[in-house]
Amino acid sequence: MNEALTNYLDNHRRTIQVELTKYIHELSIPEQLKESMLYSIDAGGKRLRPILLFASYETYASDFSKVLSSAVALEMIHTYSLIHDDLPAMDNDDFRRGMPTNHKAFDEATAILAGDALLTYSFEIISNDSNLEAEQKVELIKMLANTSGPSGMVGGQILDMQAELNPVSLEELENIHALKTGELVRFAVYAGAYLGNASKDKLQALNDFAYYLGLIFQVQDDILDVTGDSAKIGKSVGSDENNQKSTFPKLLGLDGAIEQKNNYVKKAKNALILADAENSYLMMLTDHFSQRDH
Ligand SMILES: CC(C)=CCC/C(C)=C/COP(=O)(O)OP(=O)(O)O
Ligand SMILES: C=C(C)CCOP(=O)(O)OP(=O)(O)O
Repeated sequence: MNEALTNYLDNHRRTIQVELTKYIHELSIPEQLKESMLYSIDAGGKRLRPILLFASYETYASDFSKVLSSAVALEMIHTYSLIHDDLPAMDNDDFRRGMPTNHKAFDEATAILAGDALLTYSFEIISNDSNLEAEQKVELIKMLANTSGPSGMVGGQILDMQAELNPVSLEELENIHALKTGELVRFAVYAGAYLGNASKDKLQALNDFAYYLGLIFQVQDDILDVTGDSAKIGKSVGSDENNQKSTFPKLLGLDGAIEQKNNYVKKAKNALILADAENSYLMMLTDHFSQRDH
């Protein structure tokens, strides 16, 4: 990875970590709930969604104060989704972010509530942000609810569960991943560009970019579930196979999945050119997402 990108990722990771913990620490809530929320937040993770939101914003603007609440809200929703995804009723996974999953470290009820708390608190954080205009808050909350809710990630998760045992077509698999993973990526790209006052044309091109980037991200996740090193990726390898998940490698073979990912990369980069963002960090992040090893 080039030095500029390494520094960029490190700086933005530090910023989001400070903001995330600040918001959770200021809550006056039962200690067990706070500990459980902080457990999954402090476990780390790559923070790629908030970093993407920052990169999208920086393509068009520079006053950072406006984007922090959306970035925090997005990472909280992503973290809630992982806590719930790992539960016995869903993927029944024991490791996440290099540590025992939330329900293993606490108990199932606490893990469910920590997830619920991260989800709902995220909307409160945006609505309380004094750096945003009322209209911006409504737009961001609407978009976040839409991309994370029944028409977005939650809808994708149920389709993903239904696809266990039932083979799906490439088109159906793309739809599952575009919803389950791609919609939060779409929020990241949209929220950054919207707050950066990008034009309607650019927002449309970025919407296409985000669609392909979401797919790139998920194909690589599927590939790493087969070829990855569990110590590096911080979660169990082979979980998709154990859960009889429909994945790109299962449908296309490993080489086919890599070829498919490369097609998405081309399409994502073309969309970035249309959004006048070919020299932005979004371009470097596209390669980073597609080649990540954890
Ligand atoms: C509403 C809920 C619970 C949504 C979960 C969304 C999601 C992207 C889960 C992880 O996907 P994955 O199972 O493919 O990834 P991993 O390998 O990290 O478990
Ligand atoms: C959508 C998927 C594939 C779930 C894992 O997301 P990440 O790979 O971004 O997980 P963290 O780094 O945040 O733990």
